[in-house]
Amino acid sequence: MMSTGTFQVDFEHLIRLLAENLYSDPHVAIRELIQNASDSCVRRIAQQALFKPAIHVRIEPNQRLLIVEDNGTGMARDDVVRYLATIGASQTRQVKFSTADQNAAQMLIGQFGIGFLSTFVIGQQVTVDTLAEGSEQAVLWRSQGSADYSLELGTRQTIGTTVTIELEPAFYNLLDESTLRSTIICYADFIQFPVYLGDDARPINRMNGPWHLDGSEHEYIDYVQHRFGAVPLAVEPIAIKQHNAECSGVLAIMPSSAALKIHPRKLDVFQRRMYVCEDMQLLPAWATFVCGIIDAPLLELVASREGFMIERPNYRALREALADAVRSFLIRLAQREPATFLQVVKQHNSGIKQAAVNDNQFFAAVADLLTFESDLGPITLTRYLERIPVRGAGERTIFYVLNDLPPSAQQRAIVGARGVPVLHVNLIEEKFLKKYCAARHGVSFQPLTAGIAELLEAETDPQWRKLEQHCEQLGMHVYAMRFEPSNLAALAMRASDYKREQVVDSLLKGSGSLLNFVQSVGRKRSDDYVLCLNTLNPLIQQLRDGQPSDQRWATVIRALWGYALLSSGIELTPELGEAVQHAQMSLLELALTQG
Ligand SMILES: Nc1ncnc2c1ncn2[C@@H]1O[C@H](COP(=O)(O)OP(=O)(O)OP(=O)(O)O)[C@@H](O)[C@H]1O
Repeated sequence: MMSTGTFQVDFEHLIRLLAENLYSDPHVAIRELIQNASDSCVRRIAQQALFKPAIHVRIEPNQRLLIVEDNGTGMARDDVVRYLATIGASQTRQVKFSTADQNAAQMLIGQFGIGFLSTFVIGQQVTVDTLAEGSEQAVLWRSQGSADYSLELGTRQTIGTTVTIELEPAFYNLLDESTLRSTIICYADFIQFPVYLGDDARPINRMNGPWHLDGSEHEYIDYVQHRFGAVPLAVEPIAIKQHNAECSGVLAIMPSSAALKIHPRKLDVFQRRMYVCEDMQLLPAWATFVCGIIDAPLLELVASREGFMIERPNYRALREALADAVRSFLIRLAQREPATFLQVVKQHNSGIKQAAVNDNQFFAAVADLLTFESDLGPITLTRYLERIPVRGAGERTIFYVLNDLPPSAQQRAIVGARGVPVLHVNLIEEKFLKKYCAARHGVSFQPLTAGIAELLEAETDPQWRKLEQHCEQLGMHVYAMRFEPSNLAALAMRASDYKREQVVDSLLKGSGSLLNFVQSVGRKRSDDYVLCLNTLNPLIQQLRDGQPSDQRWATVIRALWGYALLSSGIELTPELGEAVQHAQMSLLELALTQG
């Protein structure tokens, strides 16, 4: 036998559940109340063009009351029951889709018919005193968020609605005027009707952003400062109107000061003039230093109005359109406002370079404009390339050191003697160099530690091979090389710093044994070093014909090896340290015995 049943609802529990789980931020109740007030003013304007809308927010600290009052349409008794007291019913939605007045339809915000529930997140009792046009008597609706509500005669004498919330103790902070003020400004700054707080004679909302009024650049700057608390370095008004992507607003670049409370990347998104949320995902991930304030009418809201449905085509379309807008903003700055762009680069150096690494168009526009720290101070890559020697068939190498890996005194001396400036880069800049070199024929980049081999020349005179072999007998890997400055007698390099092919390429001509060496160290531990003796150095020239059996010769060669290791800036293993110390001591002993 079949039977049917009806869901039983624990109404009070359901309301609390809905209210508390739908809204993550209790302050949204203020937004919902102002939004309802605004919608009712829009509906009244549609009927009575000359009426002057106003919304008042007040607090009664002693009675712990928060009051929002409007002079909009108000509600007749039937409306209260049918819309306010029916979860999911929305007169606003009905009007929005039925009115012939397109302007009014555009301005109406409510659609889900659940926003009023949020008042039960912050209130233990809510009363609505409302008088509608044509009603003789106001209606007073009262609810404690349970299944029952009461309806009685209200006291309102003028058309409109007064919502009074008896606050839960947890939300007494809303009785603090400045908290309330900033909450209203955050959500409702662009609501186009005046919102008055307490006895203020002036509205606390600006009612319009510069994009609503076709504002000047100064007005955009002023608004960004008002909202984000600091003067932006640059602003760009945006007005996107595409098939399924629309938005108006402003993009901005804020100073990077640590004292600034806001994150340099922030996007405040409004819809129909009401703030919805901060949504960084709408900005391209590479634009880490770009902020914005936008109104995006086509994005689809989630029911709590705390975010958008990100899988929808409109969301994706707007994200793409915004990426284009950010790109043109940055390119315009770089090309048309060099002084401002310089400021931006100074303050967001890594951010700009990261943007360029990630975005080809932006890269192409700024690759030759951006400066890098170098031994010569800030320098563009174009200037750098002009300064460095050209090898072979027009090849040039950009030498750089990573910030945390400073070059040794030896390496500096060698590049200095060749007049080659060294760039000081971070990891992002290293990626930038990679991209830069990939796009330019004959230009390569080398970290100084590994690339120094390119500046040494293998010694071709066979006499030097003998020196190398003699050193080999002492257990040292030594190569006779020619390099400036000539007063630098010896140079120690970590074998693993070499890229084998490059070393082989540049040195093979002069020293076949180097190839063997490189191949052998490739299999050894990373603390294998090669000692390069400078054949231009008079002391080394003196040592050329020595024999390992000559005690003095061997001591000097070992001491040179120790000296080269010490000044190479390499962190020595305990064993190496000991060997170096021993070599130095032997030299001193030798000096004393000779004396
Ligand atoms: N201040 C007000 N003046 C006149 N009518 C109101 C007022 N506040 C609420 N209402 C009525 O109650 C209905 C329900 O309000 P509620 O805030 O729950 O949803 P909504 O604003 O319609 O939609 P949403 O959930 O998207 O905000 C409104 O559509 C409107 O008809």
